[in-house]
Amino acid sequence: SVTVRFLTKRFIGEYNSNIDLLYKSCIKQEDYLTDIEILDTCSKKSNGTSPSAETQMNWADAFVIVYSICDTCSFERAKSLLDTIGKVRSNSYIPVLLLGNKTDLEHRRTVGVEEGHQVALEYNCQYYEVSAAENYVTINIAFQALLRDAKMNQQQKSMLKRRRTSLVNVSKKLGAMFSGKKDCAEFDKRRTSMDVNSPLKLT
Ligand SMILES: Nc1nc2c(ncn2[C@@H]2O[C@H](COP(=O)(O)OP(=O)(O)OP(=O)(O)O)[C@@H](O)[C@H]2O)c(=O)[nH]1
Repeated sequence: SVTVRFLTKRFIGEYNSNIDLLYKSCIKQEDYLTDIEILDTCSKKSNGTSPSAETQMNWADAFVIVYSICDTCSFERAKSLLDTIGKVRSNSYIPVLLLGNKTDLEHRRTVGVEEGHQVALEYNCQYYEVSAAENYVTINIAFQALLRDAKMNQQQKSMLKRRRTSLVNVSKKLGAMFSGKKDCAEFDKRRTSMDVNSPLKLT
C-alpha cells in the first residue's frame, strides 16, 4: 500500500484524535489500497501551536488549496500559497489541486471561472469549482484525480531513485577498477568468470 500525504484546509476521512491536525483514511482505488493522511493547515494544535509553513510544505506529497469564489481575498491568498509552494518545492514536480468553493452562491461570485483557469495554467495545477455545501461528487472526482497524480509522481520518483542508485554503483565499480582499489580485485574476479562476449552486468 502507498501513503499519500495531502495538505489541505478541507477534511475527508476519520479524525485521529491522537495527532492534532491530522486526518487518516485508507481507501481502495483501482484495486490498490492507499493510506491517506490529510493535514489541515489552518487549525491549531490543542497547545495553540501549528507546524511551520515550511515543515508542512516539505511533509506533503500533494496540496489542496481552497478559495471561495465569493471572496477575492481568499483567491489572492490562494495565489500567494501557490507561489510559496513553487518556491519551497522547486526541485521537483508536486501535484496541486486548486478548488474554487461555494458555487452554490453564484449570485455572490467575485472570482470568475476564467481567472481560476488562468492561475491553474500558470502554476500547472488541477482546477475544479465545487460546492462543499451542495454535494461531494465533484470534490470526490477532484480528489481522485489528485490522488492518481500523486501516486504516479511517487512511482516516478522511486524509479528515478533506483536508477540513480544503480548508476552510482556502476560508477563506483568503474572508479574502483580504474583506480586499482581493493574491491577492484573482487570486480575483476567477477568479470573474468563471465563470458567476454556477453555484456558486462553491473548491479
Ligand atoms: N454556501 C456555502 N457555504 C460554505 C461552503 N463551504 C463552506 N461554507 C461555509 O463557509 C464558512 C467557513 O467554512 P469553514 O469550513 O470553517 O472554512 P475554513 O476556510 O476551513 O475556515 P477556517 O479554517 O476557520 O479558516 C462556514 O460557515 C461554512 O458553513 C459552500 O460550499 N457553500
